[in-house]
Amino acid sequence: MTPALETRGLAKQFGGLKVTRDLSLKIAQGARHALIGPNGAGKTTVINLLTGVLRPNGGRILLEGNDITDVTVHGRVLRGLSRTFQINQLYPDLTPIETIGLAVSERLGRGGDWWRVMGTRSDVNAEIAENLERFHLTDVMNEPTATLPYGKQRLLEIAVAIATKPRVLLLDEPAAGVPESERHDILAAVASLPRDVTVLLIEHDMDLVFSFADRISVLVNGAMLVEGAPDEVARDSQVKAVYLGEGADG
Ligand SMILES: Nc1ncnc2c1ncn2[C@@H]1O[C@H](COP(=O)(O)OP(=O)(O)OP(=O)(O)O)[C@@H](O)[C@H]1O
Repeated sequence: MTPALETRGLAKQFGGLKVTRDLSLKIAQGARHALIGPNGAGKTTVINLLTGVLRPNGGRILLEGNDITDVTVHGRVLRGLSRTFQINQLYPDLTPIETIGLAVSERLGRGGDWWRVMGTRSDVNAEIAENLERFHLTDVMNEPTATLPYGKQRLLEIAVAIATKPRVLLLDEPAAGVPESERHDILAAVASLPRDVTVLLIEHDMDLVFSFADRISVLVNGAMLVEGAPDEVARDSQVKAVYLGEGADG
């Protein structure tokens, strides 16, 4: 089957610093794939190359078999590749119900009059309600985003990405900065993402990685060290050496 997302010989360097080296990655349709690696391994650079924020110095990127290497960031979203962000990029004064309503309306090409869409379209309202429920936001749906607990804000970011109806979702450190008490919600939300969406997760939290992923790629110095099923990766002596070398963290 054609992979949902693929890189072929991807390369990126900043000046003389090679941060992505001949990276060939295949994310299967419907996969729960995690990309892990020690600090500075080049994970964020890979995400930026996949989304089109950065241009590679070499190699190609294919979305469901179609070459998107030269497609803009927005063009990739329209083709079904979306991401969440490490940093909150939400509207602080809007509530979750408004934020998701705006995102759904934008997908429908009606972003300009989203408040009218929300008032009149029962299908849109049903979709908003479903996403509020899925991401445990119903209880805070009328609170301004800026006042929400951090974990809820991270959940809203994922809900917004899902509202674009992606075929492939890049989840960039969804648990980063989330206090222990709210971590469970993130795990549950990530576990309940629609199965027809292919997910590539970048994450330092190994509990989340191992509870979520059916495939793990380990990046070190911009190159693929090991790729395999979670139990294979956990047993791998090279992976152990990399992680033991830098302590328990990511
Ligand atoms: N715009 C840039 N200009 C120069 N060097 C950069 C740039 N972006 C990243 N780098 C360097 O590329 C390397 C990989 O960085 P990157 O942020 O992709 O790694 P990472 O695996 O995401 O790290 P972390 O887990 O700490 O977030 C690092 O050495 C970083 O300093």
